[in-house]
Amino acid sequence: MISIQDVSKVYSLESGDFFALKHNNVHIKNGEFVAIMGPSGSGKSTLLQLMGGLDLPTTGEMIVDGVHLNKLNEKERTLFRRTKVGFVFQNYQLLPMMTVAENIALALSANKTPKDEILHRVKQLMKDVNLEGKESQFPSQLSGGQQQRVAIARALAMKPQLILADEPTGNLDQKNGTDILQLLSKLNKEEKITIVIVTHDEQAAKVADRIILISDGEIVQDRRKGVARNEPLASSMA
Ligand SMILES: Nc1ncnc2c1ncn2[C@@H]1O[C@H](COP(=O)(O)OP(=O)(O)OP(=O)(O)O)[C@@H](O)[C@H]1O
Repeated sequence: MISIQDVSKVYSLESGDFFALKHNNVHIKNGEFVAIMGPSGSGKSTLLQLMGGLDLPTTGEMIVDGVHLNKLNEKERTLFRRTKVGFVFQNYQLLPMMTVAENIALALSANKTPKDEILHRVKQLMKDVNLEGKESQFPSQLSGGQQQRVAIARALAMKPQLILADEPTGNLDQKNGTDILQLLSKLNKEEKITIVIVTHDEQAAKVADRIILISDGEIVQDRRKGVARNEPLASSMA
């Protein structure tokens, strides 16, 4: 699903080059649920953004679902993001002037999906995230947990095989955070959607079946559940 080969991300600053990511290699298989963890500023979000084609590496190769992201032009990358990846963010990033249904339908409308198909899909998604009846409400009328459910429904709209979530529980209390993680876990188990989340949430570490620990731009640990710490790195077994 995701192949990251010798990927670095360098920012040119007045003080010189800054390596946000340093020569990383990761392989994530279809159907995995991966949590990327590590200290603040270690490069977690940068890595996730590269996986989703929101940004490009300075050097190295990013291959997602067979697509070489470095080889796409801007327009192709936009289409890739819209059709292949569902994004979920800490602050939900819903459009405040649009209803819940309109937010969920955004990518479908952009992709010129017929109206009756959109209605049908939105209805199903509302059911999937347990928000039936809230179609006509605006994001500000929903709780944080409900807004994150809308964001997940929106991420699922195009039936992506990959969901990338950056601190999806970061703004939620423990109960709502656990509910969101359970929803992601259900999507992973039942729909076989590959899920990668960046998180500081210890609860997330429990639902993920693989934890990648990043420090100072480098992957320092890559551990699958049930694999003892002294066994080879999961990335080198992939
Ligand atoms: N556009 C940019 N220009 C310069 N430096 C940047 C830029 N974007 C990120 N960085 C730097 O790259 C490093 C990694 O940032 P990143 O957001 O990936 O960290 P993170 O691990 O997700 O942190 P947090 O847990 O605090 O969100 C940080 O030191 C950050 O300051």
